[in-house]
Amino acid sequence: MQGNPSLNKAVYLTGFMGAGKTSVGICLATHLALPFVDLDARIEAAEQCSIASLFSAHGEPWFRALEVRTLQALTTPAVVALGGGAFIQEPIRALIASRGGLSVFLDPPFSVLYARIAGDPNRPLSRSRTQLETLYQSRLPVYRLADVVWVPGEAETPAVTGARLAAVLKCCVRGSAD
Ligand SMILES: Nc1ncnc2c1ncn2[C@@H]1O[C@H](COP(=O)(O)OP(=O)(O)O)[C@@H](O)[C@H]1O
Ligand SMILES: O=C(O)C1=C[C@@H](OP(=O)(O)O)[C@@H](O)[C@H](O)C1
Ligand SMILES: [Mg+2]
Repeated sequence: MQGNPSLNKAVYLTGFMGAGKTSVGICLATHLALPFVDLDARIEAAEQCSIASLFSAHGEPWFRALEVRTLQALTTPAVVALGGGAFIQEPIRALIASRGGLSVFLDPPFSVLYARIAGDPNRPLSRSRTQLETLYQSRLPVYRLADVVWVPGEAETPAVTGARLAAVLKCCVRGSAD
């Protein structure tokens, strides 16, 4: 099948912390010829404050409401790397669906996620392995509501994951540009 040069829809990457939403998203956007937006980075720039500091200053419910407002304000089609908890919120899933966006769940195994995020002070929800695995398991059924579930190959770089995912999306997504 001939690949299309681009998609005519926004792509929203979801998945747990460390799944590669940010690093794969940058590469994916290049291949899809779309701008890249990282929702956390957008929030940090607007608030002039780190995500970790926003969590400690205002609490998680405040941050979740800000995620919704920030995504609502983002109207240009793009590859959007969501934060790991954003897609768990029903209003965010509804917003993506109402825009005809394509949600993609990046789904490496928990052991890989944990190795990437363990001890990272920039992720305020980083706690013990047991606590993180409990949170991961509780979110899995919601991540699986995404339109596409993508399991990156073992030992793949973000660039390779982004290129492979882009090729499949360009070929297989209905509504792609000709
Ligand atoms: N194949 C891969 N895919 C995604 N991330 C990878 C991969 N290999 C190594 N990494 C590293 O794992 C981390 C993933 O973090 P990030 O992209 O910030 O994930 P997320 O935004 O989902 O939390 C980065 O440091 C990245 O360089
Ligand atoms: O899983 C979560 O609830 C969070 C994930 C983080 O994003 P990443 O998934 O990009 O680390 C960030 O939005 C915030 O720390 C909360
Ligand atoms: Mg990220």
